[in-house]
Amino acid sequence: MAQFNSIEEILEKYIPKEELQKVHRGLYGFDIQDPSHYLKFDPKVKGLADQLKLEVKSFRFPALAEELRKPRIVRIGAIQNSIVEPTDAPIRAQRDSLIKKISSYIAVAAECGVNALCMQETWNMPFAFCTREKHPWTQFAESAEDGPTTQAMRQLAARYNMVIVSPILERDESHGDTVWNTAVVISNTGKVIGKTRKNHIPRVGDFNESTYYMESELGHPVFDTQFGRIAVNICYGRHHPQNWLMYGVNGAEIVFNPSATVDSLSEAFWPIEARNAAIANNYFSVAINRVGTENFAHEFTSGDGRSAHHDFGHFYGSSYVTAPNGARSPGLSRVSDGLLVVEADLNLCRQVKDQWGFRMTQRLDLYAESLAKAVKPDFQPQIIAEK
Ligand SMILES: NC(=O)NCCC(=O)O
Repeated sequence: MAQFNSIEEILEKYIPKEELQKVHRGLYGFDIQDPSHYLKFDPKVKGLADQLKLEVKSFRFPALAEELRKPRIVRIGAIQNSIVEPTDAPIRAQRDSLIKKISSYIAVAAECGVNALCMQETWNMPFAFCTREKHPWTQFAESAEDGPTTQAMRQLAARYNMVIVSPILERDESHGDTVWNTAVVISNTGKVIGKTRKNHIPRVGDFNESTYYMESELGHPVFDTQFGRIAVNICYGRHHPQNWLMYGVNGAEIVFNPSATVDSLSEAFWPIEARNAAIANNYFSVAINRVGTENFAHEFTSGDGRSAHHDFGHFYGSSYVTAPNGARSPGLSRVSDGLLVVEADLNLCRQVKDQWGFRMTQRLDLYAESLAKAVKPDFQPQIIAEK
């Protein structure tokens, strides 16, 4: 199928203006053409973005003014990107070209006033796990604490006073050189606050990631930053509501979902899962997907009868943010690099909790008890048949 830029663009092209407002309200929870939902940036931003061929989109989620709490306004940034060098270029050239490109995007994010930013899953390398080859891809794995990517991101975080969440392939030298799929959370002071790892590893399509790394043993950490309590649900973890739930239980206000997923597999789920998580758990969710098509020198098979091929399919971008009340921003492009900047008042999390009472009515005790029974070897599903 020929690629198209975005669903928003198609809707705008074919739906009459007066009907479009209704469609947008139904789909996004807002009239997304209302100019009050967009941020005004210095004209410098457009110049920089044009130069870099970077799509920059913004959105603003309003919240109520409270009498006893000051607004907690933060600007959340999401970057989606294609690779720079071909996948058979030297590893260092591939990685460093991506660090250079993303550093220039982070400079634009800084101009847009972004306070907390996240990139896509394993942003500094091609998504090579489809190949099942260890060599050369595991060479991209690096220390989460002081590898070259983390060092570069630490400098930028301090320079721009920005929390940066950097999802990478981690090499854990202290534990037998183990490889992990990790997100490093870097404070706006430039210090590494900590790291979190992918909890659920896909075994679907060409996502052969279980060949490379295991499920996280770090639980569901939430990082208390100057710009809100942040958690990271890495890619395939978004299919597991209990994963999203636990970040909420631990107090997250913003949950990033750095991803790499292709149109033939998951595009129908994409607008639903992170959005639903924001609604169910009363936090902001930030879904970020890789963009572009990546080709690999050695062909690989998918175990589905198709002949061997050299690419994974199209990573369809479409990154977006959902507010705790279910309203969502328009998405970034399906085909080009982009930066989404969303202004949010974190007070909205509590306001929606109070309005809907989802946390209060959650019945965690009921599910803790039921699940404790369900994981026992002698468990029998509670099915009642007609007698
Ligand atoms: N990277 C990753 O976990 N992808 C799995 C496919 C999907 O979740 O859509």
